Amino acid sequence: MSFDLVFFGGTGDLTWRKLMPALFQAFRHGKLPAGGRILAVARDERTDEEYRQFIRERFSEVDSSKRPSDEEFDRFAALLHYRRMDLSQPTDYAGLKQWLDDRGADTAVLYLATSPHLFPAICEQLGAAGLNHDKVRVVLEKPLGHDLASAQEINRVVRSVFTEQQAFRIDHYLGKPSVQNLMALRFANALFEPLWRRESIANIQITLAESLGVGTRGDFYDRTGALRDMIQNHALQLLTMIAMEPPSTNDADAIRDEKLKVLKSLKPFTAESVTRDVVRGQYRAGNVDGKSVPGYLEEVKVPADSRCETFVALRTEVQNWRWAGVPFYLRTGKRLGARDAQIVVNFRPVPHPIFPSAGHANKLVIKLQPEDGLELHLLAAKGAGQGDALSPVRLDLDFDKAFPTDRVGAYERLLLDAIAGRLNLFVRSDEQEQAWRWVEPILDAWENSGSDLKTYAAGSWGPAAASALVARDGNAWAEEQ
Ligand SMILES: NC(=O)C1=CN([C@@H]2O[C@H](COP(=O)(O)OP(=O)(O)OC[C@H]3O[C@@H](n4cnc5c(N)ncnc54)[C@H](OP(=O)(O)O)[C@@H]3O)[C@@H](O)[C@H]2O)C=CC1
Ligand SMILES: O=C1O[C@H](COP(=O)(O)O)[C@@H](O)[C@H](O)[C@H]1O
Repeated sequence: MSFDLVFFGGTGDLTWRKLMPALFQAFRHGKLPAGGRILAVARDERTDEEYRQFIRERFSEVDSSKRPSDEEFDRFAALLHYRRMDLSQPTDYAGLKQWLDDRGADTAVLYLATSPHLFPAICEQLGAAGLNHDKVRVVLEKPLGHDLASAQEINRVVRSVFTEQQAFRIDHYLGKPSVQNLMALRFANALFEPLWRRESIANIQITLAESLGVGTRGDFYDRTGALRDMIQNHALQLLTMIAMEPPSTNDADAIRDEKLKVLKSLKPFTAESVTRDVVRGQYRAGNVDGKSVPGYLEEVKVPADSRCETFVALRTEVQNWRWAGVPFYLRTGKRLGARDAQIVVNFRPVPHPIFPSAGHANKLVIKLQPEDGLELHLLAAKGAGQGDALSPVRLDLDFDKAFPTDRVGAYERLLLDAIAGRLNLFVRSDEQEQAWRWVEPILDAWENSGSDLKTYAAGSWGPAAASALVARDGNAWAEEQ
């Protein structure tokens, strides 16, 4: 199958830091279909050769195990092309169409790796140039909009030009192997499903913690904040996969229908419940990995009086038969104690304990990163005498060790799926809009009331109020248990 993959924003940070290395991995693993061309598009003038050199230099910043040798890069670089184009200029699209038509590949994947404010104009111009025929797929990078209205406007234009089957909305967390394993865990194994409900589960915690700060992206981040950057998309997508009903098939729409139902069942926020159930914070200077780091207000391109949140913790519920009354805690932040993304499913204690103060209840930890695996926490007798307390033990499954040769990174997987036309791991417009609908009352409450922005030291686990939020229900975050 021949394909053309076009990156609008071909010189941008996302393209050289994430997309090109992911494509190179697919190429190295022999997974990239033969007969492909990769075209980068941006506004400055460059030759193909200059662009290849640009990517070669950027690859030196990639993790060493993922860096190509010179010989590998030369073979990969033969696929790379560059074209100058101003995406805001309608006249620039005819040349692109010609470039694609001259070859007539089986599939053209057009990846919008640019600022979302350009998306409507790009889609309209693609339509006007006839670049919306059935061999074309469009990939839309997050964030899709800034709020519900802007997301709806982008989706309106996308739908007026492309069918839903042609629109691939990226949430790169869905491409992480551990997230796909979550689907397998729940729907390919009979073991957990009978327990996956309010009768057996006490609470669920989703933590997406980063030790990095905002780096050089301070201006983007300050317009965005943690709620829009991580909760509206990644954290809510994980929540839907944990809470959804079993889909009737593995088809994209069967899965997305179930995820949408979860989003619609989330307890809506009011101004009052935002004050009670949402904590926002901003990091101050502190220590991360033994190094002192500046506070958010000292970061490059961040206004000195910014009230942008770099941390959010919230409590919600999925209001349906399966989950009624079970707290779902979501938490994300920059400059936290570790880079650690995980979902913790805390089970209820046994109804009638016969062992002396066994203490811990069972817990399943779905580890997304840095490791990718599962931990099942159990209690065992350890050969102790009768009357002795039991010991906590854990079954530890490391997917990198279990499948050493088959691991595929998130962007690699999603790019290959977009080329192959598989939509399962992409987000449908109604899901995305429902997620915005749910977070908007939080944004409104913050704007209207200017409610408390707490601070936390870089390298900590966020403001104390986040621990109090969970402690109110008699629970604790995983690292406090
Ligand atoms: N960087 C990341 O890790 C992530 C980024 N994203 C999202 O991806 C998008 C891109 O981010 P990022 O790569 O960081 O941004 P950059 O600012 O680094 O890159 C933007 C790219 O778009 C090009 N561009 C801008 N305007 C035009 C235009 N009118 N015509 C043609 N090309 C244009 C720029 O090239 P030039 O100016 O030379 O024309 C450049 O190649 C953003 O929406 C971001 O939020 C999402 C997840 C992660
Ligand atoms: O989408 C985003 O994700 C990254 C975190 O991704 P990860 O795969 O490294 O966990 C985050 O740093 C960035 O701010 C956000 O836009």
